Parts: sequence; C-alpha cells; structure tokens
Amino acid sequence: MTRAQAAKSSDEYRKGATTLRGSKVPQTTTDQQLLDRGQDADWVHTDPWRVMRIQAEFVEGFDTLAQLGPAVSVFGSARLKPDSEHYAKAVQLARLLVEAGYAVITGGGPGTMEAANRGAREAGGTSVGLGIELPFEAGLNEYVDIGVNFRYFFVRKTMFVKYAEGYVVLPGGFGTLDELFEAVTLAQTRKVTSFPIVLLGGAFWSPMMDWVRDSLLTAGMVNESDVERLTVVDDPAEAVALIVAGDRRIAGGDW
Ligand SMILES: C/C(=C\CNc1ncnc2c1ncn2[C@@H]1O[C@H](COP(=O)(O)O)[C@@H](O)[C@H]1O)CO
Repeated sequence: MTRAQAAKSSDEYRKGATTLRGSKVPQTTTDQQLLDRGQDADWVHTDPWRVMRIQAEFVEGFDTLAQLGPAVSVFGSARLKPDSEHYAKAVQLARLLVEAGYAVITGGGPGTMEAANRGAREAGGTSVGLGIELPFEAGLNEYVDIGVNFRYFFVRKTMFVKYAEGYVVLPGGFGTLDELFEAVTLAQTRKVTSFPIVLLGGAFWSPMMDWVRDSLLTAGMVNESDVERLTVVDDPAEAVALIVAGDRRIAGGDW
C-alpha cells in the first residue's frame, strides 16, 4: 500500500499529544495490546519488571504503616521455642512496650518474633509482622494483627527502620546480627537519625561487645561513639526505659 493509499484508507489517530496519519496509524490500540494475552511470559523474570514489583512492595509497606504511630522493632532468633527464657523476655518486653504507647514490629515469623507479637496482642496493643518470602516459610505467626509479606529483604528492612522509634534486639543468629549491624551502620554513617538500639540479654551480648571493644575498637575500625550506640541490658523494663529516654532525646533535638 502506498502512502497516499494509506492516508486515504486510514483515519487520523491521536496518541496523547501526538497525531498520526496514513501509514503511521497503528493497527492496534494500547488498550488492545494491554488486554491481549501475551505470547510468552518470560518478561516477568526481567529486571525492569522486578523494579515494578519492588516499587509495589514499597507502596504496600508505606500504605500499611504510614499511620502506625510510635513503634519499636523487635528482633531475635526465629528458632526459639516458647519454653526458652528469651521467648518469655520477648513476650514481657512487648507487653511493656505496648504499655509505654508503642506498637510492636517484628519479622512476623516464629520464635522471638512470635513471642513479641504475642506480648503485644496480649497487652491489647498493635502487633505488626513484616514477613519475608522464604523457601521454607512458615507464614505469619498467629499473633500478628497487621501483616505485610515481602519478597525482597531490602524493602522489608526499610520498613523496620522507617517506622520504628528504636530497636530492641534479643539473642539470635545470622538474621538477627544482620538486622542489628545494618541499623548500627545506618546510624554510624548518618543515613538515619540516630535511634536507640538496645541489646536485651547480657549473657549473650556481652561477649560480642567485648569482642567489638577488644578487636574493632582497639584496631581503630570503629570509634568509641559507635560502640556507645549499643546498650546491653537484662531487664525488659530497662530496655523500654532506654527506648523512651532515646525517644525524648530525639524529640528534644538532643541526639
Ligand atoms: C528458620 C526458621 C524460620 C524462618 N522464618 C523467618 N520468618 C521471618 N523472618 C525471619 C525468618 N528467619 C529469619 N528471619 C529474620 O531474621 C531474624 C532472625 O534470624 P535468626 O538467624 O534466626 O537470628 C528475624 O528478626 C527476622 O527478621 C525457623 O523455623
């Protein structure tokens, strides 16, 4: 078909601010393309599409948590059983946090997360679980009242920091250490306004703090002020008092 024939046979087509005529008139509309079933679905595994999913996760997280109010993120081992002393402390800690006016945010999983969500629920507070998609995932624990499930660890971690007034970290493994040291690094590099980070469980955390002082501080790899960001306590009430005091200091511009 010649250009002249095309111009004759096709109507003018407007695509936003653009006018197309003749052979430039598309044979399908954008809506038609959207509604057509694609030939293959490989594109769902491409990075540009992943970026959309990542964006969607941020939107879900921000939408769900924006009106949460004051909250504290609680971390600790996913493997603790209800008969563990740390489980009991996490329940008690969450109860006290609720009584002090905080919502409790956890990773939404088993162990310490379940304990903290349980304490928050039992105290009549807001119990939040930010779950993560894992191959061996058990789903959100039964004590979560507001739950969001994430595919991407880094999106989920943003929520823990953004919506918390402080962190309380109970004994745990690699996951817990990762969450702890990410928070300290964010504070150290001033990527986040400094907030209280309390380590609950002296017998577990003191040897790590000794190593931090004896190795990292002695070698000049961290400063005294970096080490001072971490406070070790044994009593959940003390942990809550430190969070409240830190909150007041931040509110007063003294941090
Ligand atoms: C391994 C087990 C369960 C895995 N389920 C988890 N669900 C949610 N969040 C988790 C899970 N495992 C780790 N996390 C995150 O890391 C921290 C605990 O890790 P640790 O290595 O056990 O210390 C925790 O704060 C979560 O945010 C048990 O069946």
